[in-house]
Amino acid sequence: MNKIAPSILAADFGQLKNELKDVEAAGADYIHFDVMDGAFVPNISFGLPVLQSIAPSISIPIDVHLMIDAPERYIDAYATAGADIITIHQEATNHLHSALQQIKNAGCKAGVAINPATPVHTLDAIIQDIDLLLIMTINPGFGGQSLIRETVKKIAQANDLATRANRQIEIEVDGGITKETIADCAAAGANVFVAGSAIFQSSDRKKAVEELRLAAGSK
Ligand SMILES: O=C(CO)[C@H](O)[C@H](O)COP(=O)(O)O
Ligand SMILES: [Fe+2]
Repeated sequence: MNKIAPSILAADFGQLKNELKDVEAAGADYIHFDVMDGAFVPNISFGLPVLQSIAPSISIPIDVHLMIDAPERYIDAYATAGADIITIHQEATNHLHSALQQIKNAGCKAGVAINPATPVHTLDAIIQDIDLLLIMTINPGFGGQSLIRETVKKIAQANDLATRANRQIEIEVDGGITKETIADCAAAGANVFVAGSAIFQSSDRKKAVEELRLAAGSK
């Protein structure tokens, strides 16, 4: 089944708990929590104290997207703070295999994200250890960017990789997902759709989530 994951990077931080309640009530499937360190990406967002503060009031899974160098330093702390899924970047660690085991040992689902310039085949040897594969459809670091069209074919390649390995994984897309771009991503095989601006910039979040779901099609 398709899942919609609002990225709270686009929320009003002064009203964060209300914003979260609003998107949960709107039918969101995951809360997407973007952590940026100002090194792996040229922006700093928020981190552990914010997750610790909001996690107790969220009843849907929290999908933590770590855009940080050497994420293995923080995996256990994010798991303890309330993450359900932890996604790390292939480009950010020299020890992807052991970092994925660390995520699972901490009781979370293990995700790997790849930037637009990183080929899907770099994950050939690790696909058995991945629960979620995140295809970045923008260069990470900022919300509100336009989807890079060339990344859509990587969704289909990710789907092929999972099928060949006989793995039922989630294929997530992140960046520039709108009711105009979501259908092509769904057709290529994505089933988790992160959307920041498309949901939080709408005054009617329920309508925004429903429109995305509808445009993605039934699956
Ligand atoms: O990881 C991200 C940025 O690096 C965010 O999840 C992404 O920007 C979502 O925002 P939008 O839907 O506005 O593009
Ligand atoms: Fe993200």
